[in-house]
Amino acid sequence: MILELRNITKIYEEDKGVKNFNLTVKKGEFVTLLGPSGCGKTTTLNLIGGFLKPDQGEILIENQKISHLPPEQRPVSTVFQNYALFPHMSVLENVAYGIRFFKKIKKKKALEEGKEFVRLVGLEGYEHTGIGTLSGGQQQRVALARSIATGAKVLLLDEPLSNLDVALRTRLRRELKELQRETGVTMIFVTHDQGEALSLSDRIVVMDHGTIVQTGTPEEVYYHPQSPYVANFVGKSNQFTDNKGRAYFVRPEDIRLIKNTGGNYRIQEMMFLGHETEVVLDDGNQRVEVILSGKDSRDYAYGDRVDIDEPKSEPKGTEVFGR
Ligand SMILES: Nc1ncnc2c1ncn2[C@@H]1O[C@H](COP(=O)(O)OP(=O)(O)OP(=O)(O)O)[C@@H](O)[C@H]1O
Repeated sequence: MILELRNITKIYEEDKGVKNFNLTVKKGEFVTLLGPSGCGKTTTLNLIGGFLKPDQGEILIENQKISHLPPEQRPVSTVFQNYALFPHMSVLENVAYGIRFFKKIKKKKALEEGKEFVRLVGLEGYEHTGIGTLSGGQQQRVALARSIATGAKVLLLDEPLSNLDVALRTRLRRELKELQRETGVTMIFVTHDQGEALSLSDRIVVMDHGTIVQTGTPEEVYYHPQSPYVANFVGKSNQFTDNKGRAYFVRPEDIRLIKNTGGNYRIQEMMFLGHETEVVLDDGNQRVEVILSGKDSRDYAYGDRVDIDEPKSEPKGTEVFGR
């Protein structure tokens, strides 16, 4: 186990903060803390990074307690949202700076050691390039190289993609995943974006009001949410009631439409997105969200009357999904 958080609590005023947080992270794992604004993601990262002290609990790295250590003595490194690179320095100088700062060695030696990390992130040949001329993806690589070069065993990433436009964000997301696979470095990533969490993570920790509400692989969290909160925060879902009065949830993409001029539902909205179409139905009592493939959606139009076919698997407990 590379990182362990044992029953960590940090409460600010008005009972806000993080409560009884337990998490173990394996070496090389990509773990995402996912939740809405204010649920305690940044607080958790700051506790691991040493910028905050827990009221109670222990943080361990490779079985060593680190809660008493200041940030610079912890084998973790934070990658900031804007990467915090030095614009007047070259790629290699930026990476070497991290090494010098943490290992307290001479500049020449740090520059020599830095080359290996520049290579590691696939920027060989860019050693002497200025930061300003690099693409967003390359800058992300430099920031990660600088963090890894410090000898950090765990990288902490606080919404590093959140200030970017959609296209760049998607590209950098892919790059980050690739880089993590190549380097095998352990990452704790914070986001409120479920798409980011689902696509990047080995494991997702879903948070609400300072507590963990579910931990699992992206597939587990998506297909087996353990509460309506998770069902609605990670992806969308429709709530139905079975004939025994129990609630169950079905994902919009698991519902099929059946054309029927006397059908119970009317199509109230259709939003064509190319590869898929988001459809909203209404039967006078309830809105139901459905996702059709772009192809299937050609058979339907705004105002059509339809019935729905949703998976009627046997409900277990109170919440059940169609798969
Ligand atoms: N220094 C502080 N003093 C008092 N309350 C704080 C402090 N820092 C955070 N909080 C509160 O603690 C809760 C958790 O904050 P935190 O920043 O960890 O959440 P978050 O999930 O990272 O949110 P965001 O995505 O908006 O950054 C919030 O309700 C916040 O208002």
